[in-house]
Amino acid sequence: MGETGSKFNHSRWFSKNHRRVLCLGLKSSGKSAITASLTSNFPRAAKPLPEIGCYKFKVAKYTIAFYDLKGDEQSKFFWRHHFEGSQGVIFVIDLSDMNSFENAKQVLKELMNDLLLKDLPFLVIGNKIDLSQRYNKETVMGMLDIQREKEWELILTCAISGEGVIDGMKWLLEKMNSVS
Ligand SMILES: Nc1nc2c(ncn2[C@@H]2O[C@H](COP(=O)(O)OP(=O)(O)OP(=O)(O)O)[C@@H](O)[C@H]2O)c(=O)[nH]1
Ligand SMILES: [Mg+2]
Repeated sequence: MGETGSKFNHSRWFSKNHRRVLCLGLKSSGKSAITASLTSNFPRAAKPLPEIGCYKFKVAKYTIAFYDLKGDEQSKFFWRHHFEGSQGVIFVIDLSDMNSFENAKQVLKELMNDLLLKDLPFLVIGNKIDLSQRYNKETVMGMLDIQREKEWELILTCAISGEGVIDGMKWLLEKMNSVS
């Protein structure tokens, strides 16, 4: 008999040093720029498959399978197909576009409550701080107004210069290690 549904045993397919991370967020928030910053800073662990948004790189002894998914309405519909087996979530918000902020907040809230993601650590990235210098961590925390028992963190980044990106990834890796 094959394994079905949520009983699928991922540990059979992924070694204990593999971590699977979802990178989600609205269109143009900077997910691919963050992915580029990470893949240029960490050694590649396999050839990327950009057509499915999958990149593999190594951080210390861990191989990260990093899913940079598109954020347009049509693509968002398929995010769920990638949820199962993931161990950490990055959610990117464009801080230079306040018109999309409430929508981003709503999408983030839904993801944090999703049955398949609700126990995972979330790294919320407030991106494009080079274009939005009036926001600091405290103000963005207040604007997000997130009540969550499970681990989450906010980090402000500029994906173009790489500021904050590695620190964020290291935080997420540490939290994934403590729950897996
Ligand atoms: N100034 C500035 N521009 C950024 C930053 N991050 C991303 N961008 C730009 O924002 C645009 C969108 O970035 P992407 O990384 O393609 O956005 P995305 O979230 O992958 O978008 P989709 O894949 O379409 O959902 C590009 O022109 C990037 O160069 C940043 O920190 N600062
Ligand atoms: Mg992209």
